[in-house]
Amino acid sequence: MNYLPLNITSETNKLKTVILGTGTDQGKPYEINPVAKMHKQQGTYPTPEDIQEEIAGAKKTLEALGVKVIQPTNLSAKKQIFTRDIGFVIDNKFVIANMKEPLRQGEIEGIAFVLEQMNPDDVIRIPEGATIEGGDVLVHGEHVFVGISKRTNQKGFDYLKAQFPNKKFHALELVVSDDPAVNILHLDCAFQPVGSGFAIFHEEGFVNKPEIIFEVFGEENLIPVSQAEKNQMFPNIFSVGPNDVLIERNFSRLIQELEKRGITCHPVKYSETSKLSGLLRCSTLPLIRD
Ligand SMILES: NC(=O)NCCC[C@H](N)C(=O)O
Repeated sequence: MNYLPLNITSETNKLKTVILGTGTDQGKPYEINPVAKMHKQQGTYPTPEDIQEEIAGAKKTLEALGVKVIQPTNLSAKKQIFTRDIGFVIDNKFVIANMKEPLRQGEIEGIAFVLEQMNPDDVIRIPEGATIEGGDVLVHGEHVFVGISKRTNQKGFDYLKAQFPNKKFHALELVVSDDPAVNILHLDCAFQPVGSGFAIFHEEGFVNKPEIIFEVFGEENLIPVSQAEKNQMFPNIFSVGPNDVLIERNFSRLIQELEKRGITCHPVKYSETSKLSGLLRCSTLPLIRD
């Protein structure tokens, strides 16, 4: 059997194959994070149709850039938009997340047909008691940054670290709050490497100054984003290559900052989906990059 040649060693190498979320048959609105809760209470919760249209736009843009796009099979009354969190690839291993949020457990079944195409020796399962979600895991060459959040605990970090003895793991504690303005749901809502050696960064989202980010990237290569920009989810764009990103079309300042650094921005509409507290990185689970 020809197994899927899983390969992820960075956030930015040229993307070959990705699992993009799907917005069909979402079930009831949920309140599982402060931002979604706020929109539900305010009556501004996004409609399934708007989400489906935004995902379709992202899919079209990814395919136009030569990326193979896989989507989960539909599960009855389940949100399957944010595939990032259900599992993730480090090097040639697929890690099945152990999701803390009960409403999201079970989403993995939608990609069972993809798991079947993997070498079973390359699939890692997280044991009971250890929780980790893919939005908290970022791979950057020899470094793996892991957010310690409401969803990812120290046991999850320790277990993951033990599976990859050749990587340098960094645990970064995130600000957890019921206030949607300050809460950081996952690490990729506050930080993401982009281009060759840059990173989008919301420093206030970390409980302690994340010295390792300054060390690895250099302060001059960090693109700071404000709290208001964090709330629009600036750090959660998605790289299709070192010189190409998918980005929400209204992120004008970030588009300027990235283009100044030689990165081409491919705008998509994603503002309705973002009301659930996830943007383009959250909606994508890369399987193969160069
Ligand atoms: N990586 C991410 O930040 N994913 C976004 C997940 C949003 C989803 N509504 C959740 O609360 O789990």
